[in-house]
Amino acid sequence: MTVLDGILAGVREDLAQRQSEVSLAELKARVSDAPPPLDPLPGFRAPGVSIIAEVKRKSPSKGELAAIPDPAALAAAYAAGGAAAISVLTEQRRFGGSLQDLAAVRAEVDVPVLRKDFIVTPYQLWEARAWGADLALLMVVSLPGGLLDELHGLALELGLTPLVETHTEDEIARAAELGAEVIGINARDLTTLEVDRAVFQKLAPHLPESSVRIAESGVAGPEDVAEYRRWGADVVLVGEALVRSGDPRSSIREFIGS
Ligand SMILES: O=P(O)(O)OC[C@@H](O)[C@@H](O)c1c[nH]c2ccccc12
Repeated sequence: MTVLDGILAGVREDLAQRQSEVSLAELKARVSDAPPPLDPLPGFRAPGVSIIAEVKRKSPSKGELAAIPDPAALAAAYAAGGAAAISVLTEQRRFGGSLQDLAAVRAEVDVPVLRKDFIVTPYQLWEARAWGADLALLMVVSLPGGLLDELHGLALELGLTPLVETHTEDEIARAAELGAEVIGINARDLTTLEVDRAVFQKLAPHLPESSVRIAESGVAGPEDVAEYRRWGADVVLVGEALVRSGDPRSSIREFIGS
């Protein structure tokens, strides 16, 4: 069993619990009252590098990263620093996140918000929309067969922007077949948790010309952002370095100016 298999088993148990508490019909009713999602594409396509700043308490590779008692305040600092979007980890067991964090961030900031989770069912996309997300992460590695297509289509129907995450050339080919507009390359292999930023350098040339190119993971400082930029990233997604920074607002400014 890989690390990812273990994470997904926990995700499915937690999902079953939530589904027993809130029906899909109830979620759909909430969505019909919710305002339309924001479009992150103008921010992602703006000149220079754009940053997605992540609210991340812990991770399977590093354990506890930061306490984050007030995720909305952290997100406000990210937005003040110029983040193009905020990513909120909502997975509970390994990352210490929740849908409450997503809602708190949504209520605080005007920039687009990404639900970062292991999304494997339509129900989770309805949840994302009901709790105020504008984007939803779809990881190719955990969506075999037609499931990727189905969830990508549903996300678009719900007005969410799908961020399709890849880690291999085959996964990029699957993302391209879908016509995905926003494609991430995760430098972290989720089956082993090893980070190698050069994976982005190697794979970026295979991304479709028209897609928004997102480099995910492994940024320690501005020089790493600059390197991803040289390798063709439009957007860089940063978690750990920002939650550990004493001054996330200045850190983002530095990343953008790098
Ligand atoms: O903390 P880092 O190394 O800056 O990484 C952030 C982000 O890329 C990482 O949290 C991530 C990328 N893809 C994921 C999928 C699920 C959970 C987490 C992730």
